[in-house]
Amino acid sequence: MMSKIIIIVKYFNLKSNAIWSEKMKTILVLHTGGTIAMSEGENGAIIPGEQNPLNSFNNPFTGKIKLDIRNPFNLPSPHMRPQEMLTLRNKIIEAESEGIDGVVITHGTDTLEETAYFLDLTLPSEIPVVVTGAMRSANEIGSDGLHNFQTAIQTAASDEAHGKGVLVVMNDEIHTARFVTKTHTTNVATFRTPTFGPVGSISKERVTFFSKLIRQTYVPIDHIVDNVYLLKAFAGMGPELFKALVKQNISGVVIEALGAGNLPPATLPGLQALLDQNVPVVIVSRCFNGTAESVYDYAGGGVRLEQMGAIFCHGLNGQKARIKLLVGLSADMSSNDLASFVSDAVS
Ligand SMILES: NC(=O)C[C@H](N)C(=O)O
Repeated sequence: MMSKIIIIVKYFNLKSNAIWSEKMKTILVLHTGGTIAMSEGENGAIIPGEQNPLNSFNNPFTGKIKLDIRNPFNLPSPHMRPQEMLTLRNKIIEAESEGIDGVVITHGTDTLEETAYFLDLTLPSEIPVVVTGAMRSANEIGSDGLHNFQTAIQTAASDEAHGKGVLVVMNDEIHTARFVTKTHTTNVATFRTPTFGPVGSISKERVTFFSKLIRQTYVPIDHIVDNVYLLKAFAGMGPELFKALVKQNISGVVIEALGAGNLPPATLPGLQALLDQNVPVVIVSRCFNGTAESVYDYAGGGVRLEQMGAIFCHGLNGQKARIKLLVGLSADMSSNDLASFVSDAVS
């Protein structure tokens, strides 16, 4: 595992840069599908088409930003798999060696945070990589697609976006891939960063950053181990789902546990059966804010789960913890390395 160290959390002076940098920049655009590439049909349903409406976007930054536009996929994001995420990673690395200055990925919003975080963990790049999407399709009133696309390009071309890891730009806000999450089914202000908030914003004239991540980890991978599962705990949960997983020969599981990281006691025989098979079991919280920690010492409490061998992942939501576990497994980490990689909140 390699680490790139990124420093300082809060800026005392806001760092912003005008849209126009002195140098003409080339931005690689990877369209992958999602609502941003869809249109409303006659019956009101939103449907993907043969042609991506974004391909008729007239570059408003001609002479300042050159766009290298490619269409690797046209997938609704529920169809996106880690395999496609790896393909995107490889395309970015290849394009970087050809000299691009930044990347914009357009993506469906349902799994956008997972692709963004996968790329954040696996790209060695210091160049800006910005993921965006839309909540309203191309021909709907108030469609946000072109605006998000344009502001994502501005951000990717901004000097300040350099070295910040993968960013998500939606609704004039800049978020880190690591902590952003989709919070609303339809609202254009759906992407939020619980606990910490966005790291920057975009206005007509400027891209402004007011914080950045402390540390960034880069894990090179060349294949995907994706039989990694995600379970959500609930009041009265029993061992059945855990026991069903024991039979599946899985590589890992993340559990969205209750509160600070506790499980109903009836789950414990199932949890033990997974641990007995040396399956890495990662605990996060199903709470929207805060971090999972081993606090309680009662049957099913976090202290006991940790004693049994469960790994606490501090600060990620379930879907991000799953991506992190999957990346660690795909990098063939030893079980000790995997445990510290997954549990470390800031990398
Ligand atoms: N707003 C969207 O993009 C949602 C869509 N279902 C997708 O993720 O592809």
